[in-house]
Amino acid sequence: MAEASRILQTTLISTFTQSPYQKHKTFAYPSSQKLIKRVTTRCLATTTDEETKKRASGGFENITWGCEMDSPENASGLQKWLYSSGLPAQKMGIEKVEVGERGLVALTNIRRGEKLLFVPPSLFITADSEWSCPEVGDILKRENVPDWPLLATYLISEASLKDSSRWINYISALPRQPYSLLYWTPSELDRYLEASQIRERAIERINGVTGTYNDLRRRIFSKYPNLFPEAVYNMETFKWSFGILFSRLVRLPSMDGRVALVPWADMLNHSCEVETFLDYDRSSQGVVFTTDRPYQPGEQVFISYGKKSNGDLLLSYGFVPREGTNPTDSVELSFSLKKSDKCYKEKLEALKKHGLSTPQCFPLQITGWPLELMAYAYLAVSPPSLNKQFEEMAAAASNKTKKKDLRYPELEEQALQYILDSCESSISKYSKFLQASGSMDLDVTSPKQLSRKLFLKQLAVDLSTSERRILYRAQYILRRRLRDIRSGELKALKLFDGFRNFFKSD
Ligand SMILES: C[S@@+](CC[C@H](N)C(=O)[O-])C[C@H]1O[C@@H](n2cnc3c(N)ncnc32)[C@H](O)[C@@H]1O
Repeated sequence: MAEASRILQTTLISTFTQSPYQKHKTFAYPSSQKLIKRVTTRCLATTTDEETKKRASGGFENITWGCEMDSPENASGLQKWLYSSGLPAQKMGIEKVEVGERGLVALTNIRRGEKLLFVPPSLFITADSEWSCPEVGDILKRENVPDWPLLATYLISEASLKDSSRWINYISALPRQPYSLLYWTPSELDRYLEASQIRERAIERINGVTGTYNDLRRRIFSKYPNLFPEAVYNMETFKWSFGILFSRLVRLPSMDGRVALVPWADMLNHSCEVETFLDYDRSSQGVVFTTDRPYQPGEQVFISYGKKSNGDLLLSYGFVPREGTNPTDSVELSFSLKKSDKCYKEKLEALKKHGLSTPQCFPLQITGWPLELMAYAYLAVSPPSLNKQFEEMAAAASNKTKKKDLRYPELEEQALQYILDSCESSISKYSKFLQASGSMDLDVTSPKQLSRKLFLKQLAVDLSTSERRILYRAQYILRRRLRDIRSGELKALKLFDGFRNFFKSD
């Protein structure tokens, strides 16, 4: 969980733009159609009459897997199955909890520094897991489908096989609708996240998932319709499986960064106040974490999903931590070059050369802003006479150079004012949204819709409040620095005038 979004950036997003299958454009069709017939009968043997009917009518949007997060039966079924499948005795049990609906709770006293879990590799789902329908897995592997789309397809394949899959108990205990932003409609994103850059990130991610699904469908699923019926492999089911991956996949540093779904371990909820991560432990040969505090029986045990901002947590996991509790919170702020800038073209070229653009986002934290942002601001406010420095400024604004701490005292005031302007314009967007949210018409037609909209609105209000808080802090620091610079200039001016008058009176 700790690194899910980064992994997606590196292994999945790239596949949307430069197709992952380019190297293997020509499909190795099975030599005989008979093979497809044989495997189809076997792989879809467990499909129910109801599903067959649904498929025939094209009504596949109703297929759902998993359960409501507050359903205790599925969780206890999972626990029983895990114990019978090699999970050693645990000091924690799955229970309903205040934070995260279901979570792992201490059953006995747990000491600080104790290793817990010990989930053996036979219970992980990885890109190498055995497929209950091996023919489906073989096709995906032959086409070199990367880990994320492969795992998303694996989950769907196993879920569709129901009792014939060894993962039935795990899948039945997964949330029916993971709480990630993948499930927000475009109008919900526009309405509730209008002030935050997370809206753009969510749109990018949704487009990424849609692109991956379309790519798989075009290159693989449409060529083997019997193995990949659209009733099972469709946009809705991919949204579900990617939602599960975003909120539960773990990167295991001690297994060369391999990604895995780790049943049981993925019942642990996140706390910004703990600093302990899941990893593979060679000595015990299982996934563990080491507690960084003691727990008493009945207390919920937490891990960290990584040093993420509230926006990142909302994006992948669908929750926002309580205000002020996330020390690694940050807000993305967008900066642009002025189109009216005489050197617009030259500056843009310098930025492009270093992989940057206009607008460009930088993260602000409660403790300050990155040196790269200051370099970008210097570039944005530089006069034409400094054109020889554009290159150096753009390089420092990217994170590709060691020399980041540029000093241009003559530009400092303008650069700080430039950052302050962007900060204040963003604050006013947040304030407008937060003010309007009190009287927002939710436009609903049923109680279920109402509770969903209220839930989303609350998440958006929490996110906007925490992001605006960081911006207020930045605004305060910027205003103070500008005041100091200006009062320093004023003092120097007064001193100069004093000298002038002194010499005059002579
Ligand atoms: C890896 S799962 C953890 C187990 C999950 N609670 C369950 O019942 O399946 C991650 C999901 O748990 C929930 N979650 C985790 N930490 C949370 C927190 N601090 N506050 C609210 N929800 C949390 C979110 O729904 C998130 O998508």
